[in-house]
Amino acid sequence: MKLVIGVTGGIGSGKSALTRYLETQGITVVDADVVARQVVEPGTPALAAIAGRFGGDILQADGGLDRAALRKIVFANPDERRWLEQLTHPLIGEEIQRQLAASISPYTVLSSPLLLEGSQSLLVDRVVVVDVPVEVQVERTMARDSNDEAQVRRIIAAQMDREARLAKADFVVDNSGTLAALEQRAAQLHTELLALAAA
Ligand SMILES: CC(C)(COP(=O)(O)OP(=O)(O)OC[C@H]1O[C@@H](n2cnc3c(N)ncnc32)[C@H](O)[C@@H]1O)[C@@H](O)C(=O)NCCC(=O)NCCS
Ligand SMILES: Nc1ncnc2c1ncn2[C@@H]1O[C@H](COP(=O)(O)OP(=O)(O)OP(=O)(O)O)[C@@H](O)[C@H]1O
Repeated sequence: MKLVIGVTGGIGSGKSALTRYLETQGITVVDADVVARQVVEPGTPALAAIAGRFGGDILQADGGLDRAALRKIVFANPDERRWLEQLTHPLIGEEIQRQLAASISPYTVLSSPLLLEGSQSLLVDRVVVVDVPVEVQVERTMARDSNDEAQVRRIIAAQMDREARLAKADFVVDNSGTLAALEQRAAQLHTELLALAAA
């Protein structure tokens, strides 16, 4: 049977940095954030529903979703966030399952910031948590995106807290050091996961 490894961690923890390395080793990575974009591409019923709720201003000139505008709304308003999640999460779940089923690598990774919050956890055999202190999450996310500090902290507040996430981990990847240290740890993890897949 196909081994599916969940990779999770809060915003800016380093999931993509870890999974990029695993991809270089030939592992198929299904990324929930990428899938979340696919289900609201122009022409989809989900994008039409979003425009119906928030008005045409939520669309950019090219018809695509203005993600920064929607981000501001949903992380300032939990009811709107839940509305968006109820619309998109079932679609995201279906597309994730389709992509997992198509994978032929020795094991397959599902990378998701919300792996442990809902039903996505049912799709994985083991859980890898990429862990950094909250202050590092804030610092790295601000350096990467055009989010101010308060916005990043609101997003973190909408996610599972660090201790609860760590309590559900089968493997922990500490990413508080350098990218070189992360790569070393990633190589070790990959060896362990290949052994698990072969067992
Ligand atoms: C609000 C949206 C439009 C903002 O888009 P934007 O391009 O700015 O961010 P992106 O999608 O790349 O997400 C960045 C990070 O924000 C965090 N995040 C996104 N959605 C959520 C959420 N519903 N709850 C908590 N954190 C979230 C994650 O850490 C994610 O990695 C977008 O995040 C979205 O559609 N969210 C709802 C779908 C969802 O829950 N996606 C998460 C993966 S299933
Ligand atoms: N060990 C590290 N040292 C320095 N910078 C790092 C390290 N790991 C990751 N980063 C940087 O921190 C930022 C966040 O990392 P990454 O995008 O991998 O996180 P993520 O968990 O995928 O985030 P998100 O949930 O927002 O998608 C990126 O700009 C990345 O290059």
